[in-house]
Amino acid sequence: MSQEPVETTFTEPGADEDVMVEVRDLRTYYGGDSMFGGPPVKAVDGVSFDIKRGETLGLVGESGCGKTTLGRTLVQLESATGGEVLFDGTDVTELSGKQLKQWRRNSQIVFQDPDSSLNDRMTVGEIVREPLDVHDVGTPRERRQQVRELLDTVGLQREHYYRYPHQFSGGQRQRIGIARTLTLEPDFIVLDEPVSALDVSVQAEVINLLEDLQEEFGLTYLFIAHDLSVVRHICDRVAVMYLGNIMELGPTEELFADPANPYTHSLLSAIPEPDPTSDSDRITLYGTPPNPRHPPSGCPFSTRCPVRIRPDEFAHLDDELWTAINTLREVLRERERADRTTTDRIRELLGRESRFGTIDGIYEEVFGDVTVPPEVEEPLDEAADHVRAGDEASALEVLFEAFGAVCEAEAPDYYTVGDTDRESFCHRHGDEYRSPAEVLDERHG
Ligand SMILES: Nc1ncnc2c1ncn2[C@@H]1O[C@H](COP(=O)(O)OP(=O)(O)OP(=O)(O)O)[C@@H](O)[C@H]1O
Repeated sequence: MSQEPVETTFTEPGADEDVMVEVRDLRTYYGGDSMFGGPPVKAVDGVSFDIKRGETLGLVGESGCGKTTLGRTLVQLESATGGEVLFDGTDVTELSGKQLKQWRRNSQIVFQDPDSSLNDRMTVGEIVREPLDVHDVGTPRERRQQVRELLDTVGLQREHYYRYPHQFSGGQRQRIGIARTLTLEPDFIVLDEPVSALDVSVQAEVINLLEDLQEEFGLTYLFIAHDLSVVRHICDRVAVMYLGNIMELGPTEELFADPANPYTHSLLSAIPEPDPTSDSDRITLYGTPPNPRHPPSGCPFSTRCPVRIRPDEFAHLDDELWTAINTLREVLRERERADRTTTDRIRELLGRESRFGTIDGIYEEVFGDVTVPPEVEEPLDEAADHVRAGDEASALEVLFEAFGAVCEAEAPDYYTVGDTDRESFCHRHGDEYRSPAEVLDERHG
């Protein structure tokens, strides 16, 4: 396993014929341009990867990590804030007007919810034909003929042309959505959770249809999903996303069988274990993902990572105590983020407890059952004084100075891991540290 950071010296745009889409340092931020709006939501925060011609690239990650935004930016339904999206060498983020309209024919999106993505006042024929009308393709007669053939292709009947979407089941409605995306004969399709809203019994049928269509028309897919078993079944490679970043990307089987990144480990660990005799512990993540308006300054996963690197002097600290320190920091981050309500302020002024609780109460909850050595107690006491003065930011600064390390100070590099060209975004792949898998094995069995 190479432990050298990957130099992101990508090939010349369009130089590799196997590559269809080249994404370079792509950012999509929401808001943040008004004077009072606060910082922007960094939904996609600097991602780089390629999509190969004819492959299915999976995109997985917890709700809100930026999957949909990334998919929508690739097909230009969302404008990039920075970076490039090169389709066969052309940066489509720069297109506008006629050129953009022309290019849109090549790239389509299938939405998660067939119920809300189909206009119930249009017939199935009209819905599927609309893109042909917009792009003025062929004569009306040719269009109708093409739509009837498409209905056939997606497993519906030609007679369905004059029916309305509400007359169909969820699976059939998704077939209508798929037929519509195929009308302009695209090369690339973003499938945004295409089966999540469907009954389990029809999910497999729609997945099979998507696979057949890919083969028949040579399609390239970005497959967004939260159901990892579907991803494992359908995708050639998988990108794992967290807080607007790609944490790991590589061939599906290898990534599932031997995850490299701590976040991938955590995500896979949440899948119920098929072997009930297995004694490996689930990995429990601290807290919730950070607010994408205020992402951590180092590694995006650093606030929750189960194998975050510790400062040398605390390397041998009892795990329970280390967890308690992390919990406290998470609680203080939440407190800092949450705005005190007027009622809270009044209660505080009157000397009563606010909904935040007193810092002594929190310390009792968090550290009540663990032994705290003096070198840990000192920064904890200093932090508590800041909190008593209503200054969580300074308390967090003290705790960062004492317990923070490289993970929180710097963004990691991408490292090549495994036997294929898999990449993982984690400091622990550096030679000077123990690997994520080794540390996880020790702690979780
Ligand atoms: N139009 C918008 N305006 C402002 N913020 C947005 C907008 N769309 C998404 N966001 C925010 O951007 C972040 C990423 O959202 P996105 O929908 O891309 O994530 P996701 O991974 O697809 O989530 P899910 O799995 O729930 O669909 C979230 O914090 C979300 O609240």
